[in-house]
Amino acid sequence: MNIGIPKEIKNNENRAAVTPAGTLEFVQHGHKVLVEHNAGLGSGFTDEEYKEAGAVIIPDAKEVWEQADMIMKVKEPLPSEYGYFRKGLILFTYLHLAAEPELAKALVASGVHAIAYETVNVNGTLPLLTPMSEVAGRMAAQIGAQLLERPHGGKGILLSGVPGVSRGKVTIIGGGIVGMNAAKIATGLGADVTLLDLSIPRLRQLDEIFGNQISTLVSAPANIAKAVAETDLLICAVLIPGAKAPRLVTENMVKTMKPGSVIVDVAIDQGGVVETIDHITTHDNPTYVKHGVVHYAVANMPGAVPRTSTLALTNATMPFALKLADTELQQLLIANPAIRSGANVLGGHVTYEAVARDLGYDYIPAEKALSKVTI
Ligand SMILES: NC(=O)C1=CN([C@@H]2O[C@H](COP(=O)(O)OP(=O)(O)OC[C@H]3O[C@@H](n4cnc5c(N)ncnc54)[C@H](O)[C@@H]3O)[C@@H](O)[C@H]2O)C=CC1
Ligand SMILES: CC(=O)C(=O)O
Repeated sequence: MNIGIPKEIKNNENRAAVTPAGTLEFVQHGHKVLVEHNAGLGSGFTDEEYKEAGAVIIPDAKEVWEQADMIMKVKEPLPSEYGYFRKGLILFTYLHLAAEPELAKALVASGVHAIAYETVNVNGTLPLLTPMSEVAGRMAAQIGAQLLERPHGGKGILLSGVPGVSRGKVTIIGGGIVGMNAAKIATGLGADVTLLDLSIPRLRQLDEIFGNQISTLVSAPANIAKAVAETDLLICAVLIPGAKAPRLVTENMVKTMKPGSVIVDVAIDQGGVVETIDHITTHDNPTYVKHGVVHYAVANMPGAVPRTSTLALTNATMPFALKLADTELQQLLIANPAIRSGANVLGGHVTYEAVARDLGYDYIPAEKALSKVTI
């Protein structure tokens, strides 16, 4: 199979979908890897390194897309890439379709088989989301701490406090991978951390992990409202896999926050948890102020630490990518429930229930779509 690796084009997206080491694995499995010129440079991988691993370097994106049987990316295709979609092409990348209706429309219309990293499910875990959630969770606390500094628009709070002055308050909504990693860094910085989740078993686990370093609360509207009003830094990390994020933090709640408080809505890639977040921000222009509160809503946070992120992401994606490359797709979708759960659009059918529900498509289970699709 021909595997295409285009250069990422999202703002400050410096990750690459495959490393030279991954290229070598594909080549050893008998595949041809087409890497767009400088696709790895942002992550510190040169064309020479890819060539040494056996890749063919292609000067432009169009040719990569046209020659590939499977395109591997990091972020969702942008509108300038929709023109490259064609029937039968396999696309393996983050998609976040519930928050990307135009992309969903283009995929359905084109007959691309789109497998989303973020919904690949292995025994209730999301192994292709986890590494980037670890990165983004850790970054969220780090970035929030910086934004609380006065020159960045914050209220001028040092999260650790100092002897004689109280610590800053951090509230984290959603205690999964992002939430837990944010808590790890925030407690490390010495903040006073409260974490809310809907799942009481998950809160028990977090209580076991962090002990008295954090307070836990069940995620009910009254608890959210009280915690938001009192916090210096709010980190949002809720996920219902595949679905649009629930808007748990209302505009009225944001109005109760003190001026110079900070919101980092990590769940922005699924549409965001905070009502006052009305657009996705970029690494170039990451924040805006509304009701006196600094809002941060960058949807590709790990793109800013691409060396760490590319290595962590490809550690997780390569075993699945090799299966996609080695096995005929229809056969693989039948045999492999993890890949099947990643299937969001197959041959013009939306095959992930939460995506279909949120975007108003008929939901066709992948098993059924398979019989309707000529792959
Ligand atoms: N902006 C960015 O660059 C990045 C964003 N993300 C996003 O961060 C979000 C969180 O990801 P993960 O931590 O990996 O997900 P996860 O599945 O590990 O955790 C989500 C948590 O949310 C909880 N939850 C669900 N409904 C809730 C509610 N109503 N109130 C409180 N908690 C609730 C779940 O019980 C679970 O513990 C996702 O949208 C993910 O795509 C991840 C990486 C990078
Ligand atoms: C998960 C995601 O949105 C990212 O890594 O950019």
